[in-house]
Amino acid sequence: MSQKVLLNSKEVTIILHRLACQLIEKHLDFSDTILIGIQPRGVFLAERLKQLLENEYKTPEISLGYLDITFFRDDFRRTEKPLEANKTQINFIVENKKVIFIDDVLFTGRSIRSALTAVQSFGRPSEIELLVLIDRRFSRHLPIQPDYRGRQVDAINGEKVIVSWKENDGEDVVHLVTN
Ligand SMILES: O=P(O)(O)OC[C@H]1O[C@H](OP(=O)(O)OP(=O)(O)O)[C@H](O)[C@@H]1O
Ligand SMILES: O=c1cc[nH]c(=O)[nH]1
Repeated sequence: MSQKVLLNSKEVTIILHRLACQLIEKHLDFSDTILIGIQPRGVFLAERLKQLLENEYKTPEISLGYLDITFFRDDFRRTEKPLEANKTQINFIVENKKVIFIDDVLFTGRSIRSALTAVQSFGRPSEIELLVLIDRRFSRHLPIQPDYRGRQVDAINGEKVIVSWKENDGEDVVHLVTN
């Protein structure tokens, strides 16, 4: 196995600031907007962006929820080992709100397809956008694209992009791992 650094900590920080500014450009004071981190790894990115927006860019407090998609995946019945769900926590009204899904990597698009189904239980948002740190190009199985992306990456089958976060993994870094 070999691994190459795609983004180091400084680059991740710069990208997070850019994404925060792009969100402000569109959503201004976030009064009608809520962030939803896709469990498990989208939550780290969503929490970072919320902190950055509120602490550095002085937005009002932004609503943030977590959405688990485990049992909404189209392949969940194919898995042999028992599945473990993560927490879904959406403590506010989604009806007529602008929702921004946040995830670390966009690959086939199947996770986001599942999230689109899962969020329906919480109401009908006025719109849903997608923000990802890494957009793997030429890999989609579904017509799903990000509205905000940190970095577009070309990776081939057999390679995997791994996003690590300081609070969970000790360092902010994005690797391309080859088996
Ligand atoms: O566009 P897709 O093909 O759905 O891939 C994107 C998903 O892949 C990763 O999760 P993964 O499926 O590896 O699950 P995990 O984070 O629970 O390990 C990542 O965190 C995204 O949610
Ligand atoms: O490269 C990939 C593909 C899917 N999910 C990831 O986290 N990385």
